[in-house]
Amino acid sequence: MSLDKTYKLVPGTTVFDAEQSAKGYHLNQFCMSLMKAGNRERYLADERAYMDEWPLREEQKQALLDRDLNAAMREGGNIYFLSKWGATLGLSFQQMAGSMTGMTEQEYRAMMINGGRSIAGNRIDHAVLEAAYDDPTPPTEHATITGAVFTSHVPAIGAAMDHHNTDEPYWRPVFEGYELSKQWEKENLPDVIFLVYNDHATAFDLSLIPSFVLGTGAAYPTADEGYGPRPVPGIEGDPDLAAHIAHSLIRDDFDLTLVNEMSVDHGLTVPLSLMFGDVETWPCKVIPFHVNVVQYPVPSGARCFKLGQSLRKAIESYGKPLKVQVWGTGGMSHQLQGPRAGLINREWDTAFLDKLIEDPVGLSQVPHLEYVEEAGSEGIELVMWLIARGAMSDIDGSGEVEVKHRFYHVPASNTAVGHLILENHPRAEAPAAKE
Ligand SMILES: O=C(O)c1ccc(O)c(O)c1
Repeated sequence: MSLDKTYKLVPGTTVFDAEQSAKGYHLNQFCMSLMKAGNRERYLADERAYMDEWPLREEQKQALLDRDLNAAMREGGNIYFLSKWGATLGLSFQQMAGSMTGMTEQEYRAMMINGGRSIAGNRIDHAVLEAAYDDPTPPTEHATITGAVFTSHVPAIGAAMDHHNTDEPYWRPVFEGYELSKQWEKENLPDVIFLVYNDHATAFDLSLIPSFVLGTGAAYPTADEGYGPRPVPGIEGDPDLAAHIAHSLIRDDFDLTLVNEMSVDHGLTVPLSLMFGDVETWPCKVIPFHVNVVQYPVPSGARCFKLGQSLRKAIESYGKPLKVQVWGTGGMSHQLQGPRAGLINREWDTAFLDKLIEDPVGLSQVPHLEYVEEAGSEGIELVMWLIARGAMSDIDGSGEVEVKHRFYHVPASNTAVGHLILENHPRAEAPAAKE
């Protein structure tokens, strides 16, 4: 038993966590479809035929045909989603809850009138819980963060690649700056990239403005941002690692929005193109992590840096021997709007890169106002780099960081391009004292 999932010991109770959510994803989405009157009618006319339109497992369909909510919950159903199904059948919450207890409807109702089920006899078996605490067998293997990549994600760079313009004199210096990076990626290919980026009014419009979004889904298509989707592959996620990260970060008080379905825009695809070139499929899994830097208030650099530290704990406690890179993208200085559009502050960008390497703690204290004033309104994207920096091994003192590559160029469309690769290494042993 994983010690942080001891809620599984509460008797007669299924806590709906990311694991259950992944198991019941289609079942719960099917239930949601019953919020539309037309779908309810079609379901009631032929339950089996309507369910067959959904990618449900037979066990899930059978649970509903049997009106067996316990089985539906075992199959990943959540009571609030299942209640849409119950409502379709005309069941009240009391009828649904009671149906899971082995009592008749009348017995259950009478129990509730008499004060409800007693807590006596319904607590955790504390002997089992204590045994779990006495033997917190740590995983014998775990994931490792091998390095961090920092890069701008200018859409025009993607367009230059997609239209085969990379050899033009305007673009050549930009792509030359990533030649070493592509080689480095070939030699240091991770199993998973945790890719921090911002969505640019693509997957999230103003109906929903989440500060932090963790992609817990299995796959994400390339977005159409108005020019048609880029001719690059969609990405494969890692739902299991993402669920573990969600669990760990939320327990560390980072209130994430978890997203199973979304398209990914240039903020995510351009860095992949820069680091892997033109490929049929991306060579590893990618967990997308979106940060709102579009509408204020946006997270501070300090918050992002702390999130990176927490992310390190999360990834390195995952019980599979995966190699993981954390990428921070966006920036550098740029302003896409108003009479100040085109702002480039080479001096500030250079100092940002220096501090990111040498003084990340100090850099994390820089307030929003300085980003906007010095790096332009869209330069605020740089706070995302602090997530990747916070996840490096020198921050918690477990290792050391080596700069493998640094690059800076102006311009790419309206921006300066900045790029850095840091590698994590075990801390060098202090030399033995001489006799
Ligand atoms: O310079 C540009 O063209 C440009 C456009 C959109 C972006 O999101 C961006 O970072 C840069």
